[in-house]
Amino acid sequence: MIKIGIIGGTGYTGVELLRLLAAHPQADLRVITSRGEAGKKVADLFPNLRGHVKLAFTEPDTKALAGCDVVFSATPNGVAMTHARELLKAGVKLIDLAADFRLKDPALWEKWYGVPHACPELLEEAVYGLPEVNREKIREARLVANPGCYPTAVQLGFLPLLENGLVDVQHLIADAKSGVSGAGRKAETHLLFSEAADTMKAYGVAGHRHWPEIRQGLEAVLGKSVGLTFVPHLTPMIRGIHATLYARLTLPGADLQSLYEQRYANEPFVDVMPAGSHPETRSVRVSNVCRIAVHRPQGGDTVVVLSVIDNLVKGAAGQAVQNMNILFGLDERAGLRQAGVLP
Ligand SMILES: NC(=O)C1=CN([C@@H]2O[C@H](COP(=O)(O)OP(=O)(O)OC[C@H]3O[C@@H](n4cnc5c(N)ncnc54)[C@H](OP(=O)(O)O)[C@@H]3O)[C@@H](O)[C@H]2O)C=CC1
Ligand SMILES: CC(=O)N[C@@H](CCC(=O)OP(=O)(O)O)C(=O)O
Repeated sequence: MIKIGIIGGTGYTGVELLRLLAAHPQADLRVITSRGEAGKKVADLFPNLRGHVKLAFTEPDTKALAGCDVVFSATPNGVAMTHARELLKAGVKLIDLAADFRLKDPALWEKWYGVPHACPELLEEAVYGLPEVNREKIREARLVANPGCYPTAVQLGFLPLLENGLVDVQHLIADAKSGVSGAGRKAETHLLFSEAADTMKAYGVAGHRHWPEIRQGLEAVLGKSVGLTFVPHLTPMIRGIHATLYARLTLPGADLQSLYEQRYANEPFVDVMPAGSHPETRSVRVSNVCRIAVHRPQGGDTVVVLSVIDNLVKGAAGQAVQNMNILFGLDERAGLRQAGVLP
């Protein structure tokens, strides 16, 4: 059994980790932290976990966490980098769900996250936890930087086109919509029901912190710089990301459908739908699947890729559990076999 600690057990991704790990055959949940709810039983705060999780929240304490095999940090950006050194020194593997170890360049981190990096020496070692690209590196890692939700949907959608040199990489467009849980459980006015329901808006058009993350990921695969326009939107859903991706084909003769099918044929969590399909976010709700469809409207030279995930599962906690499975040599699907929930 794998001894597990979670820092930030009261946030949406923390609760989602608890839900998934409570049903995981090899998971032994040992420590779940909260600064605000220490002493309270997890199931008293989250009744969905009654009968599944017996633990109580404790204050974040490196000593208790150091006895775990793996710690998930489901904390706001900028927290994991303050405890990473100590946990790694204690021999614990660390999976950070935040952005602290995603960007390789500390100057880029400081530019987009507004604070200097607390342990830049770990950035090189950290492995970007997108299994469909980095599975072999994840196997050997001590520190996994779990990707952001938008970057997961966008990169998985674009990858086959870039890997095969089929598109003009200077003019990629990602138009993405997220449910409100993507912003976490914090209380903010723009996330109130009467502010976020029955309306839709773009945000961060001038620059969103996932833009450098997506570019870094695509550039690592391509080996050269890409031009990307990324526009996120807040939509009145609880869970889900829908990314509509556009690129100009430079090799119009390619059979895109079979290319996508072949690229993801052995991936347990990427489902390429039949030609002409329109994947829905609800088809992946609570599941770890990224569902993709590829289109070429009117047979023209623009390719449109539709990519959907559940932001809390493949976009966060599910992908983190997938990474844990890879780190410990388990079946990658362990604890992650749920189908989406319809209706
Ligand atoms: N929501 C989503 O869809 C996604 C989120 N992420 C990332 O995952 C991380 C967690 O997100 P989410 O669950 O939504 O966030 P929430 O705001 O819902 O939860 C944050 C959690 O962190 C704890 N926390 C806050 N500050 C500290 C601190 N200084 N030390 C220890 N614990 C702290 C909080 O508990 P307490 O205050 O009680 O200690 C709380 O449990 C974020 O970095 C987010 O960007 C990534 C992909 C998708
Ligand atoms: C709807 C919404 O607000 N979404 C969040 C992204 C959530 C996420 O993946 O954030 P991290 O990169 O910090 O892990 C946002 O746009 O900031």
